[in-house]
Amino acid sequence: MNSGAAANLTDPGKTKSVVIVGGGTAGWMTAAYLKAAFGDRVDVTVVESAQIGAIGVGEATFSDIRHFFEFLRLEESDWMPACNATYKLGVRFEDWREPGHHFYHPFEQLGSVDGFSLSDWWLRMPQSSRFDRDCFVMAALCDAERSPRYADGTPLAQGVFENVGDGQSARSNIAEYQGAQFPYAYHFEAHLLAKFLTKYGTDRGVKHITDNVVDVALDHQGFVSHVNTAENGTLSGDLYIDCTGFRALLLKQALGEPFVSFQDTLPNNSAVALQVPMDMERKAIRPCTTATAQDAGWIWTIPLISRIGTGYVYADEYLSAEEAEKTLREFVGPEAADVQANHIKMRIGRSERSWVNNVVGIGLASGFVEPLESTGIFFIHHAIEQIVRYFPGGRDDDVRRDAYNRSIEHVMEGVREFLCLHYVGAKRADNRYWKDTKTRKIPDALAERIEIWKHKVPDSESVYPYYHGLPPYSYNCILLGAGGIEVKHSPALDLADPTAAQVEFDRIRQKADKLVQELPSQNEFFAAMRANAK
Ligand SMILES: Cc1cc2nc3c(=O)[nH]c(=O)nc-3n(C[C@H](O)[C@H](O)[C@H](O)COP(=O)(O)OP(=O)(O)OC[C@H]3O[C@@H](n4cnc5c(N)ncnc54)[C@H](O)[C@@H]3O)c2cc1C
Ligand SMILES: N[C@H](Cc1c[nH]c2cc(Cl)ccc12)C(=O)O
Repeated sequence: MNSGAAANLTDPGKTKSVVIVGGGTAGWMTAAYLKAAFGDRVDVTVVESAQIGAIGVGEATFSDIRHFFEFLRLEESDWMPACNATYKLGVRFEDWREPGHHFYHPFEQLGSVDGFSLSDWWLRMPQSSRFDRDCFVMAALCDAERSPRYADGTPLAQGVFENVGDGQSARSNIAEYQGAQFPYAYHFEAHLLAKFLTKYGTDRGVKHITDNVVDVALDHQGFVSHVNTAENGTLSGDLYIDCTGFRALLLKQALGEPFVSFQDTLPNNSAVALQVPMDMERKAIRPCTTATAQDAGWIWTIPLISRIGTGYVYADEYLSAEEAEKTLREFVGPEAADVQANHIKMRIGRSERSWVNNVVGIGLASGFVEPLESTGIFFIHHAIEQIVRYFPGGRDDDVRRDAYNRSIEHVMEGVREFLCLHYVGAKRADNRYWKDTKTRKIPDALAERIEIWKHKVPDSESVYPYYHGLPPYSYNCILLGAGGIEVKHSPALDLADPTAAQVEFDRIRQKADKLVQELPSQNEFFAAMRANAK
């Protein structure tokens, strides 16, 4: 245990001590990363409650998560089997435009021809009614349920894999990475990742205490001096990381930092989740997260090894918890009959500042938006990279604190805009919930951007201007996939020669056809992995 309140951050030669309160995905990702970054030069303690459970519903990620594992020098074969992980090539949106329609937000950069985005060309000369199929190879791979790796483990070539770490070379991170779009992300069980990282962290010296923090003590400057546990006395450190989930025990409860609610623009504030056992030898493991629109929100379907993570995200203003659970059970079918439902109230928005005095909130304690684009673990990963970058030197760290807080605010506000686009941009308007999505307040800047996008598809000049994880092509996918906002092509394209664009559309179709033939299904891929492991 790390006791004594000595603040040694200004003393360069000394070990810095970090107390992480909360041992969910955020707590253990942070602990593991700090050890990978600073080794024995930082003293890390994680205290987690045995009584207060962590969130774990079967999560989907951004492709950027590979930088996290690379930083920890972990290969897929080290962690994927332990976390029931599968591959994700994108998000499949079902019924957002109209019943029976689907489109993808894939991990694939949108091409350009003669200086115009392929989406602009597509508006001028659509090859079919499917923007995603015409412009991205990945859409066909998702429809055909292909794996991003060949049966022998070779990855789908995208010109980016050569940058994947060899285990020794310099490690990359999200903000620095400027390469091509990585072609896949993962689905996994976040609580299993936390468990995996518990071993990773404790093997590298993280102190692990299972106990409840019952009190947070502040000094005369409003800095945390120590926390009291029920059975292990006091814990103190130079820096406290609040990973206590929606409770935000340190940041909100002890320091009273205000919360900026996003509820006015993103009303979905509840979820009911099921973990459904599934014989994946008989059921296809779709290589994408599915978000199926419902009467008062949407249902996620996340295929894992031997189970499906599913849940209904809804606004309690429109639907009761009982109705949501009933709809979800009907949606899943008899496999869910014996599975207990997990009802979750979600705090949607962000802490006004995530770093206050010597407390940094990471994970749900800092902020959260509904999981429509799988941003929760991305927020954690981004925050961890930023806290390492702006790691405090002492108490007079206002410049670093402000820079950190700005970057967290930008990520959350940018993602808020992106999510709002899904609702205001969905053609669906068949009941009160979906009608309200067309008249509800959206951020002013987004409203202005949408006016621009009606005449010029989103590009780096017209999307949210600060780093928030999402590239301009992602906005094109939602705008042209969800179909509720009419977008016109650039008039210049009526004058331009379309030959090169046609060649590009043909190339995409041919490449998609070839890969669908060559690549195994996810089921075949994981069966081969299992056979090789024996
Ligand atoms: C419905 C839903 C769906 C989601 N889907 C996705 C997704 O698809 N993709 C994605 O990236 N993210 C998703 N997320 C978010 C993701 O699950 C979380 O970001 C992630 O699990 C991190 O949670 P956390 O560690 O911040 O908090 P929690 O998991 O809530 O952990 C809190 C920890 O704090 C501890 N604790 C609390 N109080 C005390 C105390 N007094 N003393 C000691 N310990 C304490 C608890 O024991 C626990 O260990 C989803 C979240 C929800 C709610
Ligand atoms: N940083 C990006 C964000 C991104 C790019 N394409 C997608 C698709 C989906 Cl479904 C989620 C996020 C992104 C990354 O993860 O590579």
